[in-house]
Amino acid sequence: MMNYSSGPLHRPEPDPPAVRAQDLTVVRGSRAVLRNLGFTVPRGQITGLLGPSGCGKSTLMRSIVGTQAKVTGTLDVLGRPAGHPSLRARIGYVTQAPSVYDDLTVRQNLEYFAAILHPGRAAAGLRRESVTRAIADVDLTSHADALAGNLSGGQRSRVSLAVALLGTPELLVLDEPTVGLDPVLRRDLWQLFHDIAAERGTTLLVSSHVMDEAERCHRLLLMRAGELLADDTPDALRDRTGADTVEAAFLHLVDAAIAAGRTEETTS
Ligand SMILES: Nc1ncnc2c1ncn2[C@@H]1O[C@H](COP(=O)(O)OP(=O)(O)OP(=O)(O)O)[C@@H](O)[C@H]1O
Repeated sequence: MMNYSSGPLHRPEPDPPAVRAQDLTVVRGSRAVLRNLGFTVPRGQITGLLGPSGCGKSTLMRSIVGTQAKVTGTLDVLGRPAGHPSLRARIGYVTQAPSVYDDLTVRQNLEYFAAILHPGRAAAGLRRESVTRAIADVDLTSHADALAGNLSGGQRSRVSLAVALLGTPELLVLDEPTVGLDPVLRRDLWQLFHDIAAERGTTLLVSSHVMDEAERCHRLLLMRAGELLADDTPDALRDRTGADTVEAAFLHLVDAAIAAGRTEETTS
């Protein structure tokens, strides 16, 4: 008997990219703070979103997780329009300010959010397991019973990250997760990001304004003043610009953009 569910005409559709943006524009106040961005974020990799303070990184992240108003153009996330209710459980988002309850311990914070994700008595075992795993993931097991309010800034950001890891999201959006961390913690956190991508196939979109962190990403989106300067791998960026570091490549691209702007101005 023929099996009509397999064969060359019935190949499964490839997964859509984690993020696909086309002509993406965002207005805040009376100003377009993101202008006509077009890019894709592949799945299962770490994409770094880099650029100077105020260039629009947080606005782009907020658009992707569906919390930003006045977004126009196309913005698809995991194959759905950004902000679609079905995406809520599939995305983890960590904002710049740690969102934890200071009067609860680390474990209680995690238990609180786990109860929202996996409610009901039947899920008690799953909740316990996911809380313990998330605390271990961010290396806070020895602080599990400390009040969040008594932790350092870096430790509190790691509690926020643990909350985002609770639901094993397909896409993890992290807004400047390493700000204020010492070099050892920064290195450990980047190792954790790589483990999460490699072992779970999670896509990570990580913003930073520290250019040396760019070297740790599989791909980069380089931004400046609301525009995308490059969407490439660190190696390709260095090759293309003849620079030794991503930072030098970024500066080269900024100079080229300024020169192109001047040319347009003088020829128009
Ligand atoms: N509520 C607002 N109304 C008008 N403009 C705003 C508003 N919030 C932010 N902006 C502007 O939007 C631009 C992008 O801000 P955004 O926070 O996305 O930048 P960022 O790259 O994440 O910066 P940082 O690294 O400092 O967090 C900035 O120029 C900022 O001044």
